[in-house]
Amino acid sequence: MQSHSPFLRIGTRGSQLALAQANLVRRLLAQAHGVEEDSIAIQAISTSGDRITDRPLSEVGGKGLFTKEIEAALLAGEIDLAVHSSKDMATRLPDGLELSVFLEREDVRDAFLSFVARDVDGLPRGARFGTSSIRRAAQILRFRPDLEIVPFRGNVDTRIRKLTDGVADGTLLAAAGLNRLGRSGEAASLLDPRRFPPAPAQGAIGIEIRSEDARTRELVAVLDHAETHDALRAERALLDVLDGSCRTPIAALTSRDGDKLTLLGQILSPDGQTVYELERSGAAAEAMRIGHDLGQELRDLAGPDFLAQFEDRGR
Ligand SMILES: NCc1[nH]cc(CCC(=O)O)c1CC(=O)O
Repeated sequence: MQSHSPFLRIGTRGSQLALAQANLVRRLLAQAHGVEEDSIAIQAISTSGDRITDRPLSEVGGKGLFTKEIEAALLAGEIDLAVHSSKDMATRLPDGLELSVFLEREDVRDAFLSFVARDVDGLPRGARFGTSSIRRAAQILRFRPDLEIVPFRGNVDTRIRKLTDGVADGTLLAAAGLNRLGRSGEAASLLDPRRFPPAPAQGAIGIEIRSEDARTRELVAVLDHAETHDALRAERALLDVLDGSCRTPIAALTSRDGDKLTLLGQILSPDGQTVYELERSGAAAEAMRIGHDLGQELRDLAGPDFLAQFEDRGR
């Protein structure tokens, strides 16, 4: 119970990783503004994505699944800011909301977890690979078409138990999530991000606020990391052009050299046997344009028939 009204109210999902991220944001905000950590409230909000655990999320609906209930609380004024994994965010937000801050990015790479091999190439022929991510499945099948993909969800402990139980011989998790949970030691190895580019926005915590809330906007602005924000502008613009449904296996990797930003974009067929990949560079100030243009070029390269296979036929 809070005896007086809190300095700020953070909304988040209730998963271990989401709570770790919200706690990180709380600690940084308390430090930046010289307030006690417990003057910043954290409200865990259950989302549809958390409740549906038996099916791949790409089958159930878009990325909004992890954010809908949190965004409703934000719009209703029950919380002041929402802390998200940017990777789970749709590219178009509800009216009145915006992603105004991106914290400095964690490791963007995927980590390989297995008790039978040190890396993907070391898995035995025909081994079972656990992932419910269409991007990860396509990227793995590209190099290892012999592997059998099995659905795999749950938190770090659930996944490790499934590996121990032999449900799968290997799986992938974002290194960022493992690191934030203090579990980086669980990884057998980290994937080369040029061979296996990560999901757009992977590894970056985003803060969402009400557009009209000037007080919160100013309070959270200190946490924004300019270089991460540029990369996220580019990657989210790419994603916006290529995929409204989140059924497309799509990957992106941003690199930076001074003021120059380079964006690698990749789209794959679900079996990984067709891969379109392009890279474009430009001034970091043009990040959004670079992402948008690269998305258009990838669209043109792949052609309408290729992209049509991912369209949401229910719409
Ligand atoms: N799809 C769930 C999700 N959303 C964000 C992360 C990891 C943390 C991050 O990318 O910031 C994860 C888990 C995973 O992919 O291993």
